Amino acid sequence: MEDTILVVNCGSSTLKLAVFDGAFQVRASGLAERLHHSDATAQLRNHDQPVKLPPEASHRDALEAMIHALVDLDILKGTPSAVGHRVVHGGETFHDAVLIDETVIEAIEECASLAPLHNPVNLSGIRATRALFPSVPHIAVFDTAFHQTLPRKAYLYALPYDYYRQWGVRRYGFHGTSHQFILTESARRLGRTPATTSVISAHLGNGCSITAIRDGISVDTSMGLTPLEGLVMGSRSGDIDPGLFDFLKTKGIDQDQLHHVLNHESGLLGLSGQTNDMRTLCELADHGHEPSLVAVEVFCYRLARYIGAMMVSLDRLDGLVFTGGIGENSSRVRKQTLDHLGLAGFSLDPELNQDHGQNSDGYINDADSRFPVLVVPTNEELVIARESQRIASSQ
Ligand SMILES: Nc1ncnc2c1ncn2[C@@H]1O[C@H](COP(=O)(O)OP(=O)(O)O)[C@@H](O)[C@H]1O
Ligand SMILES: CC(=O)OP(=O)(O)O
Ligand SMILES: [Mg+2]
Repeated sequence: MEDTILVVNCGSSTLKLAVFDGAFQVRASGLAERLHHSDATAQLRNHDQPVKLPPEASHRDALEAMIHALVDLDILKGTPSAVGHRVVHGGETFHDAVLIDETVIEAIEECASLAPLHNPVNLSGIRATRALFPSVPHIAVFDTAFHQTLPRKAYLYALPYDYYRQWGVRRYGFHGTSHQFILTESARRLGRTPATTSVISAHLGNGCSITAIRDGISVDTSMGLTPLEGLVMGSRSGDIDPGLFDFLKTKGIDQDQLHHVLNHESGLLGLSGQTNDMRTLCELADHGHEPSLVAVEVFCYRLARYIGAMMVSLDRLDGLVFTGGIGENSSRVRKQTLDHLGLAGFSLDPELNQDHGQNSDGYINDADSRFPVLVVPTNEELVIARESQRIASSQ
């Protein structure tokens, strides 16, 4: 049988699939969106015809339909040799990727209270794919694993220590597969080895996080116990004052409502009152829409503050790297952010920035910049595929 690795990334209403061959080349990828809604859709990349889904399709419906389409197109021949799953929260239980069995599933379920928006859907993807391919190894690759190296001073909250000891209340960090990919790829571009590379990696997608990597290991990151802390995101608030809880109680907003607001109605969406989509916001801002302008302003200012904060954890900076849909595509966000950081010595070349570094191996800084600044497209699926192969072949 030909080696193929299937990678499954289940988000709250999306499902991303990728098929890699034995040489880790992408053979196909696909995206299902608005799952559990009446207008659910699924599409394979480079194929015009959408994959047909039942109305209000579940993750399982979408998985089955997309896999059938891949088989029909002869992209997936028989069963894959391994299936890699993105799992967002591994708590303190998982320091590395792991072969999935019933015990692992139970442990991922236990971590679900720490990531209620992510782990339950990750598990539904695992269950659906295991039912389709029961005889192949399934591997869980955790967002939190790369951050297991955080030092105590970075992961502890200044809360009663017993909260950490008894319940594991600490900062875990997420987007680890992306930050790990950025480390490897930026090391290559900087002509260094990953183990001797110190970078700040800014992953700016729908969820946003920034990580300080010192000589190849994560030493600080902006997300915390859950993926709600830190930067301004598409619809998540990032950092807030916990005093807000008491204040909003006096306004009749209870905990469930606040949870919903902080996760789904805040961030770029909340500030602009329009959309969580940065591209649209930049267009609106260009047309003078004040709330969109404000949303972009707050996003960039918070990001700049965090870039400054991440420098505290490093003794040398080999590069600042932008990635994720916003980081890779928005020259405006990169410029507006680094405009706050002149004192730290960052300076962009306007043309290279406009080109997203596409003709300069990712580099977008000018000759005066104290540090290299790069744009590097991330590839979480590739890291999951490689990790899955590593674990499957070690069994
Ligand atoms: N050309 C662009 N300019 C500004 N923002 C962009 C551009 N292209 C994509 N984005 C933004 O990237 C974000 C999605 O990032 P992505 O990494 O694809 O998300 P996810 O975290 O769901 O994988 C959206 O806010 C989108 O508007
Ligand atoms: C952890 C997290 O925020 O993931 P995503 O960006 O996929 O929402
Ligand atoms: Mg992404």
